[in-house]
Amino acid sequence: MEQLDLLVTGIGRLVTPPGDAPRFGAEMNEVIEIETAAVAIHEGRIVHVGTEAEVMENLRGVTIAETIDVGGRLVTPGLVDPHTHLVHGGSREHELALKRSGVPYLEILAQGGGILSTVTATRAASEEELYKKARKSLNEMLLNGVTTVEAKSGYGLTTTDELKQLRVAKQLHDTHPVDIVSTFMGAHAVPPEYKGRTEEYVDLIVNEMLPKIADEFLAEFCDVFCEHGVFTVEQSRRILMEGKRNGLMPKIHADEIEPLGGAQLAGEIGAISAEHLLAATDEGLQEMADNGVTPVLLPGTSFNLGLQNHARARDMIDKYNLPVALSTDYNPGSCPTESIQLIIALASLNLKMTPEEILTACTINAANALGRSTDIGSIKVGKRADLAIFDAPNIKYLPYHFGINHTFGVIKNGQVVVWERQIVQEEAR
Ligand SMILES: N=CN[C@@H](CCC(=O)O)C(=O)O
Ligand SMILES: [Zn+2]
Repeated sequence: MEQLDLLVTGIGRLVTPPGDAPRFGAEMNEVIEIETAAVAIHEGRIVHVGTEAEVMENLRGVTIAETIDVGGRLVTPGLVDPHTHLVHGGSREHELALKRSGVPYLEILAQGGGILSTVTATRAASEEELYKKARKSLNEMLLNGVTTVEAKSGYGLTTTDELKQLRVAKQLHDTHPVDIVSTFMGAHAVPPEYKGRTEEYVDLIVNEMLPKIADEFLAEFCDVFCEHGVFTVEQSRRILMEGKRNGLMPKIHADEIEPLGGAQLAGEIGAISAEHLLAATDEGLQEMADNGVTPVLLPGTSFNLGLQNHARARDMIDKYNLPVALSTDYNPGSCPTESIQLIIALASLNLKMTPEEILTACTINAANALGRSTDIGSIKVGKRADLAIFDAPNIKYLPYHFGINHTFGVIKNGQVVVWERQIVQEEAR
């Protein structure tokens, strides 16, 4: 190698999970830490990583186009947010008083509010309006150190409006530095015009929406809200199996409020991930472990819904040897926050995860929930050069000093996109 695009030096501490495979159970606690580190980047990929001395030795005689010094700060892989409802219209602050007075989440939905109120706002919004609103949220995520985001549809619930949401996600992917991974979630709620006719709505998803979305390559994954009063286990199975037939890998909102058996279904059909899982049973977790399903935990949602129970992260890690991932679940109802750093604090407080486990859950295991652990989620030669730079001495500091944004900079695909807490490059490269 004679030329190098970018050398990142002055890294006080570099912390990353090793390798390019998900980390199971106790492995989640094992991370690589390098003091006084450097990372060499060429054509968007990592070409050297190690101590500054090692990297400089490897670069002897190489022409370096640009060097940046991160001033002794902490560097981790760019964070991955694998479960969001990024693209939607409107907001639901009008439901706050109802929620605080104790009306349950599913009750608000059954009364035609909740998700269905966002469906009305999303249907009324133009692609341009949805794009502008989602882009603002995506900027917040980037400023939190996030470099890849999953985005679900599910607030359109007609073929046209589901396609509209997914097209906006694609446009964001094409124009914003953060990579977007799309999931079709037509089975997020039963739309008002199908009230009492859920089976007919499932027919519409299976016969019309799925083939169109697959035809236009608008989503990689298919997701279902498998919950009492929304979609049954049987309906979820049918939709996810049809999704699979159309080339969309299954994901599932499983056992969030009631133990319906969503975790078991995830194992049975070979879902890539199952999300929420607050009410998952031992049998369900065992099925997931036996079938390689990644649990994606969303502690911001239980926090915001004021629930007393939380997902059993400790059991998942210690007893079931699962590769736990974390996410914001950013959405206008159950979790209106883009802040993965708030999630990091809540995972420590309520899920009792260690800082090392949390980092693994927000990087390589989150990448694994999106089928991307060989490309992103760790700082390793050959991988995409996605790095987060934090104003913190070590990873313990991130959940410890809560409620503020620690990000100083972000490197995405080898480009400096955030510096001194400001977005300095707004376009995708
Ligand atoms: N639980 C279902 N779906 C979302 C919430 C969507 C909404 O309330 O708008 C979730 O993952 O929490
Ligand atoms: Zn969700």
